[in-house]
Amino acid sequence: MASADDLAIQCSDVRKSYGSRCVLDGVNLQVRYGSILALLGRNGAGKSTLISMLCGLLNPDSGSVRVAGVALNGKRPNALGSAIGLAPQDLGLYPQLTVMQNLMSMAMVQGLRPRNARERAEDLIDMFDLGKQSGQRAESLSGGQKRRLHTAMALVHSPRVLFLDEPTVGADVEARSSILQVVRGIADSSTAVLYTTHYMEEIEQLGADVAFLDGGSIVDQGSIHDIIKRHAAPSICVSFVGGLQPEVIGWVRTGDGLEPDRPIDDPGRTLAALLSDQHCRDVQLKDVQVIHANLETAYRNIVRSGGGDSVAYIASGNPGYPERPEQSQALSGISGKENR
Ligand SMILES: Nc1ncnc2c1ncn2[C@@H]1O[C@H](COP(=O)(O)OP(=O)(O)OP(=O)(O)O)[C@@H](O)[C@H]1O
Repeated sequence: MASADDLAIQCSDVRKSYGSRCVLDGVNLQVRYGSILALLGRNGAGKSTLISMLCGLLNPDSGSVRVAGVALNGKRPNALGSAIGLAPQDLGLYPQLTVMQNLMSMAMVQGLRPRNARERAEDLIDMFDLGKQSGQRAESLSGGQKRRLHTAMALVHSPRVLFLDEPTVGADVEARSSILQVVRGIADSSTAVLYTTHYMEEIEQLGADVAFLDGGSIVDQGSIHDIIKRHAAPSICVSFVGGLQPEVIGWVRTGDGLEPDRPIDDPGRTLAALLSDQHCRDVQLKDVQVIHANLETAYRNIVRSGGGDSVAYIASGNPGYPERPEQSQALSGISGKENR
């Protein structure tokens, strides 16, 4: 159990509505210094709204928020500015300034002296692999280079708490990997990072903890390992030529195939047992789909079961046996005025 001094972000029973639309309905969240928390949720779940609140840019209707030891209480105290860094979803660059000038001006706004600002800008240019673009105007950068510069600008003053809202949108594989490396390094140097993404593999690469925002509240939070254990079980879906669905004890009919009616440990052994069943003698195997127990499966199961159901699901301590996860990869949501 973390002590209050270890906690960079504490928010308790935070509620927010836009007009009659309730977006956050009692959010409780804690993030420790030196850790990365990936805040996940479908488009419109309220992640950016929550981040805006944690940065003091938006007032909650009720609830309490404490960031870097500062209680926000509906206002943004000056002390918060130097403690936090924010790279929102929408890019915020000065298009006419070069990469170096963007970073230096931001560093000076944050109170660094010109000499220190230059040194810090050089370090960040190095960290984000923008050396070749240092003298280039921001407006002429590629989408991924802009995203890296935008993220670097949130770091000029070495904040203790960093908010990154989809920092890898538009970044290619190398740019993404360099951003992830920097983020991991920052957390290792004891900064707390709240990170949103729609790419599950990033969370695995970061070794981040995960919190799921769904139905206006955090329906579960934990390490990747714990989340997978609680919400994802490996399974298989077996279909037969002609859409036949033999009746086999321990298997249920789903779609045009069969699935085991309980969690399985070994897909191969489970399949062999099915095929050796007397009821499968006269059918011909068409396809076997293996459903992996990974973060994406857990995400789909949590989101599909909805906020209220998820809480019951978690409280039971039983990973249960959810319906077959869909295989679609369509998780990304792109917005922002300069996104490509
Ligand atoms: N200023 C606003 N006025 C009214 N409604 C808003 C406002 N900002 C956000 N919303 C609504 O609140 C909900 C949550 O939006 P938010 O941007 O926080 O979601 P998100 O989880 O960050 O989504 P995404 O993954 O798409 O970025 C959405 O339905 C959005 O339309």
